[in-house]
Amino acid sequence: MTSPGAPRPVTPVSILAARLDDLVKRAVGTELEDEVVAVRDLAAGLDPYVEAMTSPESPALAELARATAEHDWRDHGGGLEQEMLSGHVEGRFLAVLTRAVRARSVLEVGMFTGYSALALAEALPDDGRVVALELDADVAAFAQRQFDRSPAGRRIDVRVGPAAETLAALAGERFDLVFVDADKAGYAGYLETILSDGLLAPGGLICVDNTLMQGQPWLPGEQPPNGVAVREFNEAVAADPRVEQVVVPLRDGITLIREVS
Ligand SMILES: C[S@@+](CC[C@H](N)C(=O)[O-])C[C@H]1O[C@@H](n2cnc3c(N)ncnc32)[C@H](O)[C@@H]1O
Repeated sequence: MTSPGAPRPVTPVSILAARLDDLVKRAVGTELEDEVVAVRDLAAGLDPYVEAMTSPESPALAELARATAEHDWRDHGGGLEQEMLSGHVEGRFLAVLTRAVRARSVLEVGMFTGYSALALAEALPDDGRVVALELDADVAAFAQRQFDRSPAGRRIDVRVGPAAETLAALAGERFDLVFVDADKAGYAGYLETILSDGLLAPGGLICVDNTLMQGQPWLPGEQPPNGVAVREFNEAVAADPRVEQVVVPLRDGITLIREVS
């Protein structure tokens, strides 16, 4: 088996840094070299600096990230890749929000290998719970093996199936924090179900991942289907009088949404 290799850039800033790095190579020996190097350093230094200044991840999360990076997802065939994992800074961001809203019950839509589910679970009180929805049974089993090795893993209740169906089955339950991170074409429907089925507890917070989608929502020209889906989702949220929202340019973008009464 060949190595799964290093992750490719999948956020606006890391894509910008990689493209500026290419420009630096072309600018060597020209009058633009110093300026292009300075601009590249500004972009390339951001993520490492944010990581270094953010509280470290737990040993269990570091192990989960390592196992995900070492696995060869090309064998899987389900369109999964290691770049789907949210990671250290976003995990800590979700954990801080979970504590700030004093969440006891959390819902995740789109779990992958379980990094964000475990980060959320670690931030809950002992009797708290995360209900984590995942379509793919194999990756759900991968995540469950990681949860079984971690003290906070027992707070996670994994439900396998298409999120539209598993969400509908949750009607009547209430969550203090919801993290949406599944198929982008499904985002609008998931938000509608969460709001109209009353899945969000009063004062609760919805966090939606990848709302900057590698810059595709604002770039000109024809964009891939995920970019179009996210652009349409962002515009629908911006026009929805039921909610107040802010797009946080962290990693690939995370929108925080609360219901206004
Ligand atoms: C970006 S990954 C989630 C990453 C994860 N939240 C983390 O932080 O590591 C998206 C996941 O959503 C799952 N997914 C895609 N479509 C889905 C659907 N219709 N229902 C439930 N899960 C879905 C994929 O199988 C994948 O594991």
